[in-house]
Amino acid sequence: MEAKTTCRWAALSLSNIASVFLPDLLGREDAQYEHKLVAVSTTGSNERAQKWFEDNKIPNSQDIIVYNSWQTMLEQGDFDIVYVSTPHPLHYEEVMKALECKRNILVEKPATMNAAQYRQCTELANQQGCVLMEAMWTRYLPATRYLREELLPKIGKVRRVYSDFSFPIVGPDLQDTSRFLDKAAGGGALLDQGVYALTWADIALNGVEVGETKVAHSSSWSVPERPGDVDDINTVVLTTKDKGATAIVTTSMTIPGSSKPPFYVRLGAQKAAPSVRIEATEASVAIPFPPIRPEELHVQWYGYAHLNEDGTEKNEIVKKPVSGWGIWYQADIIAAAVFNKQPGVIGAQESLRVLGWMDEARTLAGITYDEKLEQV
Ligand SMILES: NC(=O)C1=CN([C@@H]2O[C@H](COP(=O)(O)OP(=O)(O)OC[C@H]3O[C@@H](n4cnc5c(N)ncnc54)[C@H](OP(=O)(O)O)[C@@H]3O)[C@@H](O)[C@H]2O)C=CC1
Ligand SMILES: O=C1OC[C@@H](O)[C@H](O)[C@H]1O
Repeated sequence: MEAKTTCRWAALSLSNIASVFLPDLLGREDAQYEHKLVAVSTTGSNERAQKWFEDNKIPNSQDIIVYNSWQTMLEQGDFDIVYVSTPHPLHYEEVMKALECKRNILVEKPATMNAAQYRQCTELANQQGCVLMEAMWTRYLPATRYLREELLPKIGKVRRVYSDFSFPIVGPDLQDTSRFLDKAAGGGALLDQGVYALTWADIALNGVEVGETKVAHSSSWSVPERPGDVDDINTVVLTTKDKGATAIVTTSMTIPGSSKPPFYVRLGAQKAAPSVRIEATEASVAIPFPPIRPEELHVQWYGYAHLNEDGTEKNEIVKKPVSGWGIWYQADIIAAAVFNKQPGVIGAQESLRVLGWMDEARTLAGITYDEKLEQV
């Protein structure tokens, strides 16, 4: 068997999500590349970094270089891709600096605070010949790829989509200081969860052919009885006029939506109500909770040809299991672009569409952040 190419990663912060992504990725046998962590930067001490390696069972941790300055890591480090996993208001400055240093970048979702910032990043990535990708991992999972490549082309015209991503993360255990409730850290459900729910709407509306999708309505209620005044229950209606299609997109950090309590049980819930429902002219497709990590597509074909003998409708369940947590699939995709020398921005138009809708939705619903976080 041919030896795998090694892809050397740097992590810009030891955040919560880095504690999910890196253990899911490193040493993964079914990955196309041999992914290794070779550098990290952290605002914490070296001792904290060592404990983090231990707690997260990071292989070869003795060889990982720990930087106390992310700028120095970007300027001097020896690695193939940097993973930017800080809170979203920091992404723009960090990605721009990484691009100035001619780095390839996987940046957590949402890629930036607004579309204008990401547009700048995409332009600089193209000028510098780098690979840039938003870590919208859900797009690259087997069920999502099957939906886009096999199912959407067969179900006729998509006319209506319901897309929800809600879970009550703002529960009694969540401290007021959490990033979810902190505007300075980009807190709020639209940027955190809405980015996924809008991504599903985008896949459904524009997965086969890109139409002209606009935000027709957006309204928002803030998280009650907590400081921060961050957005919670959001309702965004998208319309794609040239296709006569509509998507109703919702989020919440306080009500369960389509999920089941408690949070982690819900993430593994098998029988929760659908989070996403795509209604097309020949069939509908439902995606159970959690929509960030689909493993099943429930397809209901319309018409007499698809009825059971007793006249009831046939439901087809397409199972597409995810290996590990699944956040690692995107890493093989960016690594392939890097090693096959295909610079550019992976998913640029998709990311920019969703960021643009979030901008419009925020304007209509009056969701604001300090202008310093939004600067280009
Ligand atoms: N793909 C997915 O499934 C998920 C993605 N995310 C995304 O990842 C990003 C990070 O989220 P999460 O891991 O929950 O964040 P955390 O609050 O856990 O992590 C923030 C980390 O960023 C570093 N940091 C550096 N400078 C600052 C600063 N000025 N303020 C705050 N933190 C700083 C710190 O790392 P250090 O201590 O090492 O310096 C800190 O621990 C967000 O954009 C979020 O949307 C989040 C959850 C899931
Ligand atoms: O990206 C995410 O996915 C999982 C959620 O727990 C989290 O809020 C969000 O940031």
